Amino acid sequence: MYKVKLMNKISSEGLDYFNEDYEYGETLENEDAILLRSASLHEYEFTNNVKAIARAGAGVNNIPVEKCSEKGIVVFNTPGANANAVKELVLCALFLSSRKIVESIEWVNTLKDDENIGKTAEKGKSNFVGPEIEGKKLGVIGLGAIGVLVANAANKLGMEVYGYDPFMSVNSAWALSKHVRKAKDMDEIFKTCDYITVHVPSTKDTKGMLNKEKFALMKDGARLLNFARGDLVVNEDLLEAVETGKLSKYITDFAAQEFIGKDNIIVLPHLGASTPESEDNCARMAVQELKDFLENGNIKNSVNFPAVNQPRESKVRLCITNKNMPNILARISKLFADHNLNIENMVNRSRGDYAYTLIDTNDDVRQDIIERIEAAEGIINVRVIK
Ligand SMILES: NC(=O)C1=CN([C@@H]2O[C@H](COP(=O)(O)OP(=O)(O)OC[C@H]3O[C@@H](n4cnc5c(N)ncnc54)[C@H](O)[C@@H]3O)[C@@H](O)[C@H]2O)C=CC1
Ligand SMILES: O=C(O)C(=O)COP(=O)(O)O
Repeated sequence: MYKVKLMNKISSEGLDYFNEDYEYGETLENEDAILLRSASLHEYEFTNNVKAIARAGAGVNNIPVEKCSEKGIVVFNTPGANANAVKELVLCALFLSSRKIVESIEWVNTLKDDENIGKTAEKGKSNFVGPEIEGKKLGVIGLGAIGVLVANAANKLGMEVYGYDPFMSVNSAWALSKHVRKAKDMDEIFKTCDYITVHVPSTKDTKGMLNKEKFALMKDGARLLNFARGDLVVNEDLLEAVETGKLSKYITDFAAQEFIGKDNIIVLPHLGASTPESEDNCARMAVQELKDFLENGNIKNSVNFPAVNQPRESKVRLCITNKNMPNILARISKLFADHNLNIENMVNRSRGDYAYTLIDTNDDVRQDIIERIEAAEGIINVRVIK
């Protein structure tokens, strides 16, 4: 029986994949795996029984990934599963940033007792004029699952789109419209574009990347959308840029006290992925990743361990997380040979400082041999699946 601890509400479309071999819930203890959305695990005490974490979503900045790697905990996310939901909200935000839609709605609501509301509305509408997006320049920083969809859709809406992503994947490159222009660096986006939208993860390199110096490069009255993470922006600098009119609008999916009630700042409550379609997609993908890992040791869409998939053809499978260092495989193979155990299949892949090994055998591997493998230098943990 596998125990899966839920730390957020997860769509039943995914949870339904858990069969009678699984128990899941928010209160269970000594879990084998954790399934969550945005709940923070930074203060969480992981027991030695935790083998995997699945983030039903994209961003993993709520998870102490390095600490998990050190403990041999495989962290998964669900690439692209909520990208369309975010794209649609970003398109909405493009219009909200351009036309004074929110402000005008708020104003009309103040006319509740106005007997000549029709006339007053007509008279007041000139206060809410805003430009069309067609023909304007949009800069997309980060061309991953979301950025590509946003860039392509904005292009179809008649915008002149510039993209910047020095680490773009081959899949993203294939998916990106040929009409999207390649900015030579991020500053070109800041200097050139009327609208800027960021779609990068929050990492030590991207935190605070939208700051005073960058705002100074922007066109007067530029519009900035942030549906990626709040900490990409230095809030104090942002407030100054909005107050001076450098930015004519900031729309963000990440609430901060200092933004509340400020003119020309629109804050949404992290709604990007909150559609039934996206919640279902993420849950299905996350649960399938967890199940294949727990039941077969296969890894797909991990952010800290390599992708490994080996069909199950033997009685016993050893799943080994280890440091990426020389001689580990040789030592494991020798232990097998010394005990007359035959390896049927073996796969080893590395990723940065860590590696993952699957060893299949039809022989019974005694507990003392497992313990000797576990004790070897560089081995983090060993799991036996029968
Ligand atoms: N508002 C919401 O509800 C949601 C927010 N997000 C946020 O959006 C981010 C992006 O999501 P996806 O597009 O699905 O992820 P993704 O991993 O497909 O794309 C991220 C892209 O950013 C690029 N990148 C990384 N560092 C960069 C840098 N310094 N400069 C330029 N590009 C850089 C990567 O090369 C990659 O192509 C997530 O990490 C998450 O923080 C994601 C989903 C929902
Ligand atoms: O997938 C992401 O990175 C998100 O930000 C979505 O977060 P959520 O699952 O809606 O709490």
